[in-house]
Amino acid sequence: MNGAIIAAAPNIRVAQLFFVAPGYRKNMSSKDLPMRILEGGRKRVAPLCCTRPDEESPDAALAVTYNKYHIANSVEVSEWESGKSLDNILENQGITIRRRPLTGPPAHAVGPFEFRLENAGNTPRNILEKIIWNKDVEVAQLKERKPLGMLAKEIQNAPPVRDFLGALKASFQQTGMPALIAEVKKASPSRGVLREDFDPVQIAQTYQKNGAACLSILTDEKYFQGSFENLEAVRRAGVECPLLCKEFIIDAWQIFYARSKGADAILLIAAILPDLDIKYMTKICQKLGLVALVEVHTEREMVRVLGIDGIQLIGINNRDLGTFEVDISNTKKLLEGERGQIIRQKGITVVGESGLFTPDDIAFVQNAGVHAVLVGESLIKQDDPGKGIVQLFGRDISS
Ligand SMILES: O=P(O)(O)OC[C@@H](O)[C@@H](O)c1c[nH]c2ccccc12
Repeated sequence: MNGAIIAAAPNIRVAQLFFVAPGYRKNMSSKDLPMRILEGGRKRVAPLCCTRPDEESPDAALAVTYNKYHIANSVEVSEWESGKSLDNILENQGITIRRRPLTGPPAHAVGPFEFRLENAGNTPRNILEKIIWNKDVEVAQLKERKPLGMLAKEIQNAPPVRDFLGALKASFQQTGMPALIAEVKKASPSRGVLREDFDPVQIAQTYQKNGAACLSILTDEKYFQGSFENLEAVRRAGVECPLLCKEFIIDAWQIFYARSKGADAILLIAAILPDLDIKYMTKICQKLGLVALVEVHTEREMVRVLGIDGIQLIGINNRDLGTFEVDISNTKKLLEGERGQIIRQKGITVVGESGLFTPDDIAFVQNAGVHAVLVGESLIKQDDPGKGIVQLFGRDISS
């Protein structure tokens, strides 16, 4: 293997990693982290890519560096530092999603036989967990095919980043209504196929023409029938609305990948990412010129995210990604009281997400305090998704 293990910090407790993702060695201990995979068999000491935030010197907090060989994800670093497993870290922040199956994948092939050893540790408890476990394997494979060094080169040739946040603010000011992030989404696990004749470029152009400030392009293939080709195609077709890459990001590598495909913004979901990941990934976004839309669904997630410096854009999802239940009063609940005050003080832009179908819904979330809305189903299902925008807002927002 072309690899080198860099010295571990002193006083490390040894913890076993239960799940071995592709690229990891079996029974790797926390002592071995951080690990740098190097190209060409050369051994080289790389700087630590992420350091723990230092409470006393916020400026030095989370010094993110990356080289063209490897990025250590902050969760790996925190596992390494604390000797705790990732799930332990997540649990402490109220995150119930387990990022990997504890007992490994359920299927075991022995010779011609396949034993399916299903147990509580390898059966996803809900759809979000299922998506994340699948994503973990998918990303590991993609990373092997395209290491960061290769991606970094591609980013140099990527089209320039557009100002996603600026476009939302300008539209909000101009129309006096929440800016629209219109979603290019073919299907979802909760609703099935939303539109059979799905032409992402044509839909994107219609959205733009009818007043969308920005677009959201689903890239998850397995559960949403989206793709990075769709993102690239919309960008290449000259659509001017800034683009959000709608993906389940669990690894910093995916942010670089999104940028290489022309994204202007990415999604970070607080239900699956611990604070340290959100901080670290936000820093990477800043370095790449992207904005992060940080999505929350519960009060606890909102409080966590408000405690993180540098967050400019928060999305409140009205849909519980674990159960699919939708309740638009969630946006109001999360913006009430002290949380709303902090948002106003910090000048954070808020997006109301999911389950918005009528002008009354738009008025409801606007009164609750949002500056933008993220809408998929109610537009994409219309014969003419452009007219869908007029119906949704109760007026033409394109001029
Ligand atoms: O189709 P709707 O109900 O208008 O929802 C759009 C968008 O909010 C939803 O697709 C979404 C919000 N957060 C997500 C995270 C991943 C996948 C999808 C989503």
